[in-house]
Amino acid sequence: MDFLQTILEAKLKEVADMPETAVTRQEDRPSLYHLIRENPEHIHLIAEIKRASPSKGIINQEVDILKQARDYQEAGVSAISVLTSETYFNGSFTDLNRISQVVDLPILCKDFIIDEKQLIRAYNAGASIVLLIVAALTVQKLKELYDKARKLGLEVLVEVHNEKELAAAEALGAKLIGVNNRDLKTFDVTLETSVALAPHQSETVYISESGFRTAQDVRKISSNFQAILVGENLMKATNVTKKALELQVTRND
Ligand SMILES: O=C(O)c1ccccc1NCC(=O)[C@H](O)[C@H](O)COP(=O)(O)O
Repeated sequence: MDFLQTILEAKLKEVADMPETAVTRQEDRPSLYHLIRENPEHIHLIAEIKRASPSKGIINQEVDILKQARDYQEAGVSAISVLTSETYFNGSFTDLNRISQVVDLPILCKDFIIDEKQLIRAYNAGASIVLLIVAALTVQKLKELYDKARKLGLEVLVEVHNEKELAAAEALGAKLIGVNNRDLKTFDVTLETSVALAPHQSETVYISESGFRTAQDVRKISSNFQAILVGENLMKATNVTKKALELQVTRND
């Protein structure tokens, strides 16, 4: 069984045990879509809180997540991504909630979402964006969860890995589309995935995810993408602020 199937089975059990929750949160966060559209002069950075991963094991288990989130905000990142999956990533909704109390930025709940209960949990914990992975959902389920998330007032980052999934995300009318450079089966990461897809719809914000280490990497995708999502490299950086500043490449650099 491949990784996606394994984690989706785990999520099915997790969701079955998750109590139904009412929507309790009211507060608003800025829109990532508008923030990026209104500031086209540089590549935007979505900086991730990532203690561990299936491909790398422990990345930074000792991290002070609140300091890391504040450092990201001070470095001018456009959003913070929080992995909430305990399995493989050592994340949690508690992490998300604690971070939401110390930063004003848009916050992405990065999880394997298959059910509305997870959307409400993410929203109540303080997320303003949720991730929906095309490869993890049927077309019908993707649309159902997309519509429910939008009704809650959440932005949705629709994640794709290839042309077919990109077409599905665009057909859905997704405003934020992420191209993940990591193959979910092999865990191989190549920026060529983003380069080859070269997405170009004018009203859409395209975000290239995974595998960025240097400003030079960012320049490889900067003609078709408005933002990048970075985890490991920021979590391992000796100077987080410096690394975050380096990755926010100006378009004319
Ligand atoms: O990071 C993994 O090993 C991983 C494996 C399987 C599914 C998802 C995975 N990561 C989630 C992400 O999408 C990344 O955390 C995110 O794009 C940042 O990637 P990176 O900068 O390479 O840490």
